[in-house]
Amino acid sequence: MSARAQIGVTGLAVMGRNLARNFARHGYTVAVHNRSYAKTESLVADHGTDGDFVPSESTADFVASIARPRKIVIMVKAGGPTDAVIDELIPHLEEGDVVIDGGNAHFPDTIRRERKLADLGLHFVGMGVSGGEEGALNGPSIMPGGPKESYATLGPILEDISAKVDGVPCCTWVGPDGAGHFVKMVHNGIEYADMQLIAEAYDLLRHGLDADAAEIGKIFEEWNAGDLESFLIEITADVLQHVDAETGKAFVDVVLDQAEQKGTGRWTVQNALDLGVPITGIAEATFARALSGSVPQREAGRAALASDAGTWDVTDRDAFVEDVRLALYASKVVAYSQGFDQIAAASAESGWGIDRGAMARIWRGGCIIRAKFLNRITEAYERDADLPLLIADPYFADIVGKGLQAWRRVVSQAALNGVPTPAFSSSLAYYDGVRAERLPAALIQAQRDFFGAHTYRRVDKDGTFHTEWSGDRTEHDA
Ligand SMILES: NC(=O)C1=CN([C@@H]2O[C@H](COP(=O)(O)OP(=O)(O)OC[C@H]3O[C@@H](n4cnc5c(N)ncnc54)[C@H](OP(=O)(O)O)[C@@H]3O)[C@@H](O)[C@H]2O)C=CC1
Ligand SMILES: O=C(CO)[C@H](O)[C@H](O)COP(=O)(O)O
Repeated sequence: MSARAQIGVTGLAVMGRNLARNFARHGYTVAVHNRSYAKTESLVADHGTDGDFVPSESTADFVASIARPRKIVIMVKAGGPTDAVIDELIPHLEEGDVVIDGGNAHFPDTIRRERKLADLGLHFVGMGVSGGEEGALNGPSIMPGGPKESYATLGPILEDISAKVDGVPCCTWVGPDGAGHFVKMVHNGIEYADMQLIAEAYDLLRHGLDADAAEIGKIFEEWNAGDLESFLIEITADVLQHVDAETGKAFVDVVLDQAEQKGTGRWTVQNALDLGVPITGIAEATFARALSGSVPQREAGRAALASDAGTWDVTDRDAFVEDVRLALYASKVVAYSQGFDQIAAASAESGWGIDRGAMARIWRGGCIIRAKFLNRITEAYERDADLPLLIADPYFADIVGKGLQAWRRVVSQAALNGVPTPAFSSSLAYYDGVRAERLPAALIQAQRDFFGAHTYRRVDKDGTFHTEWSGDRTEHDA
């Protein structure tokens, strides 16, 4: 077997198969391998004309078919399967080879794997890939981490096959060890928030306008021509206008209303709790999926909980639609702002040095959250790379400020009419919280000191204090 392939891909389900085709279409000779050989055979049989594939049935032959230093992309189910594939590859690899995990790995696993492979003289790159099946084929957004020296040889190939916006590749080196998979995780968390906000906007329009799915689909189509232009708004317009062939009903009306998840949103929230970063939009979106799947609770709630909501009387339909659009935009900015805060906090804690403007730039194309307004986020971080709060950037502060009354109207009307809007409402609460002169957290500190002598600080002098609550109530330095 001659080692002629320039890159290898193992794991040829929807993502790996299309990534391999993308490499081949860009002129690379691609070694391909899958645990079960049928997928390898069908890739070559169905798409052999895409370019130069070198199929192998065994791991040994697969590795031997790749030129050194080898670059091998693993595209399998995240978790145990990734470890199984790495363990199978290791005996065949040689010093300096680069193993790239393009799955949705949890970043602590990536850190562990990189250390293990580094001890063996191998490079390990945890690489986030977004764009789904179509993106993998036509140009995904790629978020590689790992050793920077690996990017010198790997980067040009990845940039070549990535999506391009204004000629700029949607791929850059994110940072060392787990940084690439961390950023992909937060990308997915933002994806959850974005999807939940869109779903809430749809629900508001449905209730407020008493409109059907197709009519709302048209509204989304119009929104997609403005500031909200994005992949998710575009596909929402499409989905809402799709008719179920079997029943003739709107497709969305025949889909069971229980949203599932594979784990990246949950990991994002768990990590934010550890970091102490309030990502309320992402958290509410993750919990909204959980609530939708809480079947016994929902049955009990439907049976026992009263609804006092009246009929929603929207008098000016156009004004209402515009209010929902503005509220959606503002809530979306909050969700992204929170996600970028989380990236900053993790980057500082782990010393990753992640450039948030570059992350917004590589999310402009190829990925699920690609959107026109990511250009604005990139510009905001170009104005100030250390921006402490994205929503406080003058562009976003102005645009959200202009929609503030609309946002308040939408959230309050939703509450009065019994339409749940956890992501819209929590984002508005975050906005009001983060701009507040003074928060009731002072009372919480006093309560903590009362029941547990947990101490507090004062507004008028330095130091830490405790009050003798059960004694004479004198205050002393803690
Ligand atoms: N689908 C999507 O839109 C996206 C997916 N991802 C991530 O990309 C990766 C691949 O996703 P996708 O293409 O959807 O495929 P799946 O996540 O469905 O994984 C299927 C692949 O994993 C292989 N596999 C499973 N278990 C093992 C094992 N123990 N040993 C070896 N191989 C194993 C399968 O091999 P076999 O054929 O033999 O069963 C098959 O090639 C995942 O990590 C996913 O999270 C990232 C972005 C988007
Ligand atoms: O990574 C992706 C896109 O970027 C996947 O589409 C994502 O994994 C879907 O997640 P979930 O199944 O949890 O909704």
